[in-house]
Amino acid sequence: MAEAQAAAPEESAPQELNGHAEGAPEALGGADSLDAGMQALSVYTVEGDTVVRLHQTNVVTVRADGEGINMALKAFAPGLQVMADGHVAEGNWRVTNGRDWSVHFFDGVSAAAMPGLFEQMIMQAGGFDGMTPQFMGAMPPGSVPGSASPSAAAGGAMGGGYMGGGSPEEAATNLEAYDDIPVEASGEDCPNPVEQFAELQLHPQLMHNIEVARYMRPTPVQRHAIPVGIARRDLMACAQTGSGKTGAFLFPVLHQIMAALDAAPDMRPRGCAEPRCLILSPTRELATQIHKEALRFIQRSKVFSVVVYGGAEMKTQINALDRGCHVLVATPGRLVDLIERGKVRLTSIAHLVLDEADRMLDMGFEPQIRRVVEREGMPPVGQRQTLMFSATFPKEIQRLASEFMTRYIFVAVGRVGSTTALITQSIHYCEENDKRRLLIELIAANAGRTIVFVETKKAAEHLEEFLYRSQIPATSIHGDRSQREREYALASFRRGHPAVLVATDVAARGLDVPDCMHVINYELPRDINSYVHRIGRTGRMGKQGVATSLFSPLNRPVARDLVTLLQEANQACPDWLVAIAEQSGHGGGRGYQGRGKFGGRDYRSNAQVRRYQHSAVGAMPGYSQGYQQGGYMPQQGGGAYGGYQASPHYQYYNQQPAQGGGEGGSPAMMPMGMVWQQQQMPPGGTAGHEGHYAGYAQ
Ligand SMILES: Nc1ncnc2c1ncn2[C@@H]1O[C@H](COP(=O)(O)OP(=O)(O)OP(=O)(O)O)[C@@H](O)[C@H]1O
Repeated sequence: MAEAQAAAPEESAPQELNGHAEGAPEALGGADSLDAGMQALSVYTVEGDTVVRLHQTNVVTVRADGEGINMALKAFAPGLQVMADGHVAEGNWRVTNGRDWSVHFFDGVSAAAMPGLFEQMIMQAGGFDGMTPQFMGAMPPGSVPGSASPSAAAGGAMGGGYMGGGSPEEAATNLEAYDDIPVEASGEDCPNPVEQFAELQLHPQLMHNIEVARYMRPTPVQRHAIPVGIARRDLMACAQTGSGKTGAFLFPVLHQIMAALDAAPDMRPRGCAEPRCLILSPTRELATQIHKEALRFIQRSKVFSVVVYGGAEMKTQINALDRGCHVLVATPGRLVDLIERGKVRLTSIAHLVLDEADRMLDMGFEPQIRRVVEREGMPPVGQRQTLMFSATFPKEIQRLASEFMTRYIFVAVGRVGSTTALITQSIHYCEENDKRRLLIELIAANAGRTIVFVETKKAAEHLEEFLYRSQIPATSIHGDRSQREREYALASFRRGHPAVLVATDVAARGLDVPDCMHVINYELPRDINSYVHRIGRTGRMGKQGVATSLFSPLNRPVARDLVTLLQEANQACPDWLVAIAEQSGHGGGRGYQGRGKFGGRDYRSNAQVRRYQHSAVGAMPGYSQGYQQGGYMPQQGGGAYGGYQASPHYQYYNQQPAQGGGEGGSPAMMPMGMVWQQQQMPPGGTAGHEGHYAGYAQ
């Protein structure tokens, strides 16, 4: 797509006439009455949409419909243009003076942030006709129907940090649901976790953007992973679905890039992108989501992000790449294509992120990943930072992943591959020919957004049609739909119209749909890891969710893994399922490391392990400052992880050794309040470990 010169949005925009929108805008207390003396900016609603308007200059109308943002541009400020870096519905906007200045303008801008953003745009562009604009500040809470806060007012993907609705305070309270999850960090010289974002001393602009996003405090995975990322260490992190992994990799990377751009002038080449950070994602929708998330946090900074993925117009993406970027979010296939066309060079990569890393490295993606990482000029292991995140991390994939990293830290929040306790899971026995009836009952019984998962594209099509015939409005997302249809389906589902989405596993990973209340496995997956990701579309960010699965005789192979998973998560496990699991022997699914194999969370048997239980108790003598202040308590396991005790270089001890869980059992947790000390690592210890790492990297 040519640089979309403020193209008319897909949805119709209000007609601007002399400062008023046609169709009698229902002013928020009256646009003009907001402040009669302050005419620079007004905010009002038109048919339920939020409109932000710069007066006097008659320049821009921003229309947020609660999901995306659509800009209807009449004529922008003298010397300024708005360009789309990608599909306009995805909010890939930047405002530029066409020379050396531009700033991202994105649908993640919260209403609260808008005035500041406009101010910056205008100031950096040299002001408007010599006029100093005045801004009215944030919209008052509740100013948009159905919203409780400015961030919620902005709605959907709009800047509210807590996108599940509700106030930031509610979000913080919901986040407490994760506080008592035990955390393990292994690997040598592991940086300490933090309690607050403020402790991280992030780049001021990033910190400001985190505040604007209303992230009040880091989630557990963020507390542990961000310090590791900032220390430029390689990291493999495993945390439950919906617990904030995206921020856990974005913040340290953006912090480093912002600091580097402050220190040295930007030499963005033209005609080809040479990103400093490459983020790989297995699906197009997830790539877009990560890019949007990045845009929220690079606002008003010098950092540029571009997203490229298959199924979308190549020309638009090439145009965006031609202007250069620091962060490139990509799906592997399209990336390889663009590298071949000479549009992307990987020689400047300082940070490589594999989101949904286990999926990225499984057999389907491994060849493309190897090519991108090993044969396209990317700086090798040790010269770049590699970060991998997922909610599941089978051992064999960990082993493979370790080839792409060195001296890495492994962080596990909760059990690797476990489901969050926030999701209530139930399994119904059902013959194939009875499933449709049951599905209708389930949808009727649970109001709210529901994703129905099936195994194949055909099944998705048929089921969508069946629901339509049954007068249940539904849409679908699967590989046979065009990218445009997929995006449209997801956007409508996010808005809640329709409230039912039929999906294949293309929607199983990473997608963050606020207020998705219910996941139904109409057809169970063969791989238990897929089950974990699928049901993780609900019960996110501390909110409760429901997952219902229809188990038919065809699903026998997954019975055993399912039983293990349900028991691990303290969920009701029907007797009939246990009986089937016992009959069917080993799980057919690849990957779930059930209780028997849980001992090796970090597959490195001799990694140094630290265990933490978040504690409100406070300071723990004998341990590092950060933990004492943050109320963390390092813990020692018993024999469950046997290997770490064998390490000659490093161990924790306490006054009374905790009981081990035995081979392969659960790690013993130290009772709260015990005093911990850290034994010094003898000289040469590190070298010993390096030798070990070098060994398995071959
Ligand atoms: N510290 C925080 N405070 C408030 N909200 C947060 C915080 N961190 C993340 N969020 C919000 O939580 C939601 C879930 O985050 P995210 O999508 O990163 O989860 P995830 O762990 O990557 O999930 P998945 O395993 O499904 O990929 C998002 O809406 C995000 O904006």
